[in-house]
Amino acid sequence: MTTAPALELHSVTVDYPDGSGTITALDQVSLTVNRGEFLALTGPSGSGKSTLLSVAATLVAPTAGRVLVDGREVQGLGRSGQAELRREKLGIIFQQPNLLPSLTAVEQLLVTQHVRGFGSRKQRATAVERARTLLAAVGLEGQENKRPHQLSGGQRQRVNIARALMGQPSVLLVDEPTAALDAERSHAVVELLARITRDFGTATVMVTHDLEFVDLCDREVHMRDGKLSESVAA
Ligand SMILES: Nc1ncnc2c1ncn2[C@@H]1O[C@H](COP(=O)(O)OP(=O)(O)OP(=O)(O)O)[C@@H](O)[C@H]1O
Repeated sequence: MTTAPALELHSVTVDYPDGSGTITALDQVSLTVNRGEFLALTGPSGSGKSTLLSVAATLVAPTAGRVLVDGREVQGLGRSGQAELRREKLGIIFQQPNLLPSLTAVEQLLVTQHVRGFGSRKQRATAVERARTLLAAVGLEGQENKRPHQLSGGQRQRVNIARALMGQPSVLLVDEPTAALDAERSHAVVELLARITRDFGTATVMVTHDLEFVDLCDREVHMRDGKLSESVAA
């Protein structure tokens, strides 16, 4: 483990093509998130929040500026290096869980490992054990063999969160994880993310519109027109 912050953005700009011109979705954004820190990313629609998450997730390349994960420069890694970084260092949680309908909860967590090949029976057994431990950590002990249609919306989102932890992520990128949930389940999911951030020591960035959830975070940063404003201690 390095002593560098888990996630660093230095003067990151993202321009998207727009007709004959460009739209500046991120305008020289700098941000550092440390391990064990739970950050709320707020701001109006179109202010650049999803773009910031996508740049941190290495899914969108910055037009200018630098992104570092665990002190490693993302741009220098090339496509396959970035894919490996996403698998091993980044956990990405979107609004909808996107679970595969035919797979059980434990199998959802093994999909990435399957794609890479388990190598040996021992490696498979280790992966299954880790998947079960993570499902228990998100409160799904006893639900391991259920398929998505047998789970509630909140439970599906918990499977999604457990799946994002299957690598050893330094950074968790979370885009409105409660969009499909009622108030009570939403609160439980955000509390779970706060606990995971502490227990797993991830640097967690969560896009949210809800002030109640901002209170569960360590820090808030606000975006407006592609710029980041002052951090507020929660
Ligand atoms: N792929 C794209 N091509 C062109 N323009 C884009 C693209 N993605 C986003 N934009 C533009 O970039 C700006 C920032 O969008 P972004 O999705 O990052 O905002 P947001 O804060 O996440 O919005 P919301 O809260 O509505 O999800 C907007 O003006 C948007 O229209």
